[in-house]
Amino acid sequence: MDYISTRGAAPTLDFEGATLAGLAQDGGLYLPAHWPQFSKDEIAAMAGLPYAKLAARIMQPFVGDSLTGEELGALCDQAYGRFSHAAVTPLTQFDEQQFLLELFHGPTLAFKDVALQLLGLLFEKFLTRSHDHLTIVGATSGDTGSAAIDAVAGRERIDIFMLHPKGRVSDVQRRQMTTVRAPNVHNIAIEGSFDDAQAMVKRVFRDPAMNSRLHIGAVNSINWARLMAQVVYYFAAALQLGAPRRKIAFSVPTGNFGDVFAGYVAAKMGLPIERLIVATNINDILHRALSQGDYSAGTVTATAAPSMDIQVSSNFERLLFDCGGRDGAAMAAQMGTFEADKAMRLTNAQREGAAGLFTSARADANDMARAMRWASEACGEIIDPHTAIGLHAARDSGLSADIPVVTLATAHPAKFPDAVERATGQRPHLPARVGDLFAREEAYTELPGDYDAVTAFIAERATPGS
Ligand SMILES: Cc1ncc(COP(=O)(O)O)c(C=O)c1O
Ligand SMILES: N[C@@H](CCOP(=O)(O)O)C(=O)O
Repeated sequence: MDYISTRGAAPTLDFEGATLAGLAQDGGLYLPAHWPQFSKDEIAAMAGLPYAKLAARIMQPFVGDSLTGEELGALCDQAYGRFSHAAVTPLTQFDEQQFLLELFHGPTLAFKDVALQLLGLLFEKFLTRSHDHLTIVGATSGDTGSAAIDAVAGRERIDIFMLHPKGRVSDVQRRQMTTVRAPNVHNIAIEGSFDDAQAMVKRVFRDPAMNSRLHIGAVNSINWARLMAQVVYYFAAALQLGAPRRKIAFSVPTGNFGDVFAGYVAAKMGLPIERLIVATNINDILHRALSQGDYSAGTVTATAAPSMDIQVSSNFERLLFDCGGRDGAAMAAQMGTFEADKAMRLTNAQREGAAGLFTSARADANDMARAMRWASEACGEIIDPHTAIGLHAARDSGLSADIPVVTLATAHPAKFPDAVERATGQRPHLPARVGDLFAREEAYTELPGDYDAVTAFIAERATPGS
């Protein structure tokens, strides 16, 4: 499979190249040159496959010649063998229409594990082959950081520098990153928001000084391999609910648009998806973009769903590129406008293309708390604040009663015990597998939100690569 950049001016790469590149040299994001298709019969034949086998089946066309079928199968077995639930991403039922897809059974209790456990193994395989060393520079609003660190800690050919916005992640999220002791792990708390951290990361990829000596890599969802692995659980859930005979809707708590874009990819591959509901908190740039065509970044407001406190949503570019006719030059110009003005309008083609599959909804603190209470009181389920935003949108969607609506449960409630307790009166407890998180010592460096300070810190500590 060939991978092309959304901005049209970077070299075409194969899967291995795109995985190791992260962001494209022209500032764009890599996407497959075409969407692989599965027929209804092929999808029907996937029913009942164990998760790791399903994953290998769905990802093989994206991986192409970069791995043999056996190699990919072995990596999937290894990655998904670390999950605490045999189904990997089990589905539970709320009522006749509403379902919950539990994506938090991985080592760090968030959906990021589904892709990052695999990505860590892919990096190791490709870097060993090429005798290279990767310097990962990432940004997190809480969950990507811990999942990425867990996936690469102690790996010889990788250093990881993870930026989080100081004071804006939950205590559990921070500790899951900062208590990991491995010589290749570097946590940095920066002044500012997640958007500031993410902007720095993207700048690093385009900085000749950083790239002349280091091979910079990405664990954020700018890396295509992240999204590819997330496509699988849309198939897994839909197959259990009767696909391909029956259409399914998904409600996705959204920040960087990675998770819900994976749903779009599943639909492009042939999975019958009735609707993808983009659920945001009050940081609602995506809701405004999809409902009014207005993609303008306001200031980020801290909420009880901190992982979605995002106003510049990286993967939206992938959707706009695909819906807008895959015109790299036009996309580069449009994103140039956004980067200069922090605002842009969607074109009619982009709006119409998105409207075919997506709707959006915004939840405030009350909506979120109400959804947590409903799940607890009516269904006996404790859900986290991010999932609650998705559930609020799912219950409010107005979809006809014969369409099952699956809310993606993106994090374990114990990652956000205070918000859950405030809403439901119940304090969720951390599963035993995260161990003595609050007894361990933390280590991180605080830096100002200053690009030069951050890159100097990285350059001093990173191992050169090619
Ligand atoms: C718990 C949780 N829910 C939802 C999201 C939003 O996902 P995405 O950024 O892929 O839209 C995130 C962060 O990405 C998260 O950590
Ligand atoms: N919510 C995310 C933000 C980074 O998103 P990513 O999916 O692009 O890695 C987080 O938890 O860090």
